[in-house]
This record gives sequence, structure tokens and C-alpha cells, in this order.
Amino acid sequence: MFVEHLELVDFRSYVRADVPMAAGATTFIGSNGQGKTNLVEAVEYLSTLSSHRVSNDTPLVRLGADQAVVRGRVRAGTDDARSLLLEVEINARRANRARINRAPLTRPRDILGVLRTVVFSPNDLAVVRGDPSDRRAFLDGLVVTRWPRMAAVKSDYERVLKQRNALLKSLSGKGRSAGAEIGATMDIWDNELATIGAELLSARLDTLSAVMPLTSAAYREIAPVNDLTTASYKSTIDLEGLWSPPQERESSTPIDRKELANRFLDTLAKRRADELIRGVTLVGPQRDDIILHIGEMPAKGYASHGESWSLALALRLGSFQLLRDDGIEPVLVLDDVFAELDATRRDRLASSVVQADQVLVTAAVASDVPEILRGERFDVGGGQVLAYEGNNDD
Ligand SMILES: Nc1ncnc2c1ncn2[C@@H]1O[C@H](COP(=O)(O)OP(=O)(O)OP(=O)(O)O)[C@@H](O)[C@H]1O
Repeated sequence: MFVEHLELVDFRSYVRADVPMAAGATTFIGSNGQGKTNLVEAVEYLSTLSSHRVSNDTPLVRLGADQAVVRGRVRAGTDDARSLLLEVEINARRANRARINRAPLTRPRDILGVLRTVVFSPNDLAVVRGDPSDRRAFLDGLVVTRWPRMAAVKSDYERVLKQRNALLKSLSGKGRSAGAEIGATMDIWDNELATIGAELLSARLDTLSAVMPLTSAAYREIAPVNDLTTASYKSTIDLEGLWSPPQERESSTPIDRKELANRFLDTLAKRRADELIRGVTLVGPQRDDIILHIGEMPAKGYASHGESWSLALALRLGSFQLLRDDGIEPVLVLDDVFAELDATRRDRLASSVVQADQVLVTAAVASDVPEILRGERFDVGGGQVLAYEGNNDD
């Protein structure tokens, strides 16, 4: 798939932008702070209704405006003339709205799955070096890109967790004196949390199993070493016998979700007294982590800057390959990544992504982008995005 036209109104620094794009590589070149990332961030937003740079929508609306609009025409494939017009209104004061081919959607999230993207950015280093929440966000992002319906599961889980936490908080300190009535209410919340949580957890585990062998292969391509990269999943629920780390799995047997939900429930029962004292849910995917290894060593705390970067890129390349294996051709966004890499890694990354239907690249200096990825070039500056008419090699 690829975006053949992008239109922005009051998005970030743009009053208006109109950018015709083609399949293959497109590079956006411009000095710092000119609005290159803003353009690809808009494409990412159309695809995920979120941005890799911010956790809420407020900064996406141009300062002083009430509403931002992102519109993109998405073609199914290079030899497939079908296209869809996706439109998202980001509203400062009311709920966002989305349309496909001008028809309003009941919920903005119904737009998910039409445009799929894999975004590489300097922030990816946090997946390797950052907090557990950064790794959970990486994995959940990939889960939702694979199966857009998981966005609803995730949001249901978050709603139930919030309500359960509110109940626990109101009970905290009351301990055992909470009484049978409270026990029955907690049981209802536990069931709900375990059922939805097991769905989210099994999607994560399945995706981690599938992406790690591809990540390991990509790491060996990118980094000039032969280390195996592996991952284990650190859960608050005992996964023994249900799931094992990806490299040890002989076949990709689906996880027994019912058994997972039972173990979730058992763990909740065991931790209930603690939860009542602490006033917060202590069990579930919101507290899990993914432990990444390069060779024998954990990546976090041990890997060098270069190794961490290579692993971060490999995770995105693994994601790209996994989506392709699923039959999805995502748009790749390489936001400001080439400046961070040496010449060897630049070339290796470029040759790994060049076969994508569309690759959108941002860079401050054109010569940082390997030649095979230069493609069509736009110069970004002074609030404008202009097709470049000079030589493509300065
Ligand atoms: N909501 C907003 N309203 C107005 N301007 C904004 C808003 N959000 C960001 N900007 C401006 O957009 C610019 C940043 O754009 P962007 O991040 O796309 O830069 P860039 O070209 O990718 O730069 P770099 O090469 O430094 O990464 C900044 O000047 C910032 O002040």
C-alpha cells in the first residue's frame, strides 16, 4: 500500500500542506525544525491515531487553531488502482472524528487497519534502553498493526483496569474487613480483567514469538556481528508450560487462552490481600516487561550505544517482515534515522527496506540518505513542502 496524496490543515506547524506522493522512496529534506517530522507524523497518525512523539493529541493541533485535519489518499498497491480517502479531524475541545471516502465513522478507531505503517525513529532507542512501558508500547503497537481489532480489546482492558483500580483505591486500608459483598464485586471485576487481559497477553506473546526470529535475522544483517538476539517475556502471571521464549519454540502453536485466563484469575486470587492493602492492581499485562538479549547479555544496561541502535532498528525491520509475512505491505517511515548511523549501517538499512511499497524518509542532509532511497525529493522549509528540481545528490 502507499499514500498517494497527503493534505494537512492546521496540523503542527502547517497552516496547509498538499503533498503528492508516489510509491517507492520519497525523501523530505530540510534544516532542523522546518517540519519534516510533522509530515511523516501525520501519515503515522492516519495509520495509528497516535504519534511516536507525544502521548496526547494537543500538540498536533497548530498553536492557536481549534482543529487539525489530516487527509490521505491511500492506494492498495502499486498495481492495484483501488484507493481510499482517509480523513481525521483532531479537535482541541471535542472528540476527534474520522471519515473514509467522506463517510463518517462511528468511532475514529474504525479507521485503523486501512493504512499500516512501521515507523523508525530515534525514539526507538527507548524500546531497548527505556522503561518497561516503552517495550510494552512497541509490542502493543505491533499487535494492533497486525490485528486492528485489538485496539478495542486494549481500550476495554484499560477501562476495566481503571475501574478496578478505583475500587481497590476506595477499599485500600480496609483489608479483610471489606466483607463478602465487596468480595463478590471484586470477583466480577477479576473475571472481566482476566478474560480481556488474557486476550491481550496472548496476542503479545504470539507476536513476540513471531517477531523475534525475524528481528534476530535483521540484527545480523544490520550489525557486523553474528550475535543472536532473543527476548523473554517477564509476566506477573506464571507462563510455565504455556509459552516459552521464541527461539525455543519448535512450532507456533497458539497459546491456550482459556488456561491463560485461569492462571490470571488464580494469580489475582493470590494477590487480592496485597491489592487491597496497596489499593492498586498488581497483576496483568500493564506490569509486564520484555527482556531483550544480545548474545548472552541483556541489552538494557549492557549493550553499547551502537548495539542498542542496531537492535532498535532490527525490531522495526523484524516488524516490517512480520507484517509482510502476514500479507500486509506497510508504508515505512524512516524519520531522522540516517544521521545516527555509520555508512555501513546506513547502506544495510537502506537495502533492507528498499523493497517496501513506500518508504518515507526525513533527513536534514540529503547526502546522509543512501542513494537507493533518495527517490522523489521534497524540500521542506518556511512552512512549505516543495518538489525538488535540482540534482538529487547535494
Ligand atoms: N502545535 C504546533 N503548532 C505550531 N508549531 C508547532 C506545533 N508543534 C510543533 N511545531 C513546530 O514544528 C517545528 C518542528 O517540526 P519538525 O519536528 O517536523 O521538525 P524537523 O524538520 O523534523 O526538524 P529536525 O530536523 O530538527 O528533527 C518546530 O519549529 C515547532 O515549533
